[in-house]
Amino acid sequence: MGKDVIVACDFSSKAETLAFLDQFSGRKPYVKIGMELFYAEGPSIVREIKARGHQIFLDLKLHDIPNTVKKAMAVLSRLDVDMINLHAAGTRAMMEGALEGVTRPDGSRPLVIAVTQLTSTSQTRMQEELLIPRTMEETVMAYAANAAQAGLDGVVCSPMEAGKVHEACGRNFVTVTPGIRFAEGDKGDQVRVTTPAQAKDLGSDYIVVGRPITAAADPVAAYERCVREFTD
Ligand SMILES: O=c1ccn([C@@H]2O[C@H](COP(=O)(O)O)[C@@H](O)[C@H]2O)c(=O)[nH]1
Repeated sequence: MGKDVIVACDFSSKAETLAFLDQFSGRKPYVKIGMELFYAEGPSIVREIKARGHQIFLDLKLHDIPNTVKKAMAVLSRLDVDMINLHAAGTRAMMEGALEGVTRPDGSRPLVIAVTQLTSTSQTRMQEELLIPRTMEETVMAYAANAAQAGLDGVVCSPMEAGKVHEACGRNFVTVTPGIRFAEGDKGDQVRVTTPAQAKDLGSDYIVVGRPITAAADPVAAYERCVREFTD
């Protein structure tokens, strides 16, 4: 599994996004397109960034009845993305539907991964507000096991859980881990946080990094620092 840094392009316009990516002159970071940018610009932004040579993780976190997710995934599969996701809090039937929907007639498909528990959620809030009475680790492992049984390729979790996910679901089951901050960085709304170097040591396959790069005075230097800490 190739280790990589995925840059969360959480911008609300195409102009802002392309101006941001232009700073990388020649380098083509793996890009995450989430709700903000997709809702603002629609599918054309995916095509445009792909045409510029970036790999794309389309982070729309689908969660609905199996038929709706399957049909939505079938539409999204026409976009040539490399990774796509949905919520693992749905049933296995929903995840199986997603997989069926996203598989193109020639059998090809992007990596399909499921969000376990958001990295902005603490164990206390999960237990007290979401009424999930288990530990964070047990919950993430249960969702990861469901995703694996449904045939998905991996999960979104925090780096803190990546090692256990690999132990339970296999080394090739992909762990995509947001909640990344530099040692001196501000956590913001994230709770289950590590540095890029800790994520590497804990076994993450991909780290997803937004504000530590996009809001940095020098985004390219911040990206390069992430790559260095995570892959060296
Ligand atoms: O559990 C999750 C799932 C997705 N995300 C997304 O990752 C980025 C993180 O951005 P930062 O600015 O580095 O906090 C963002 O797009 C989230 O939607 C996540 O953080 N946690």
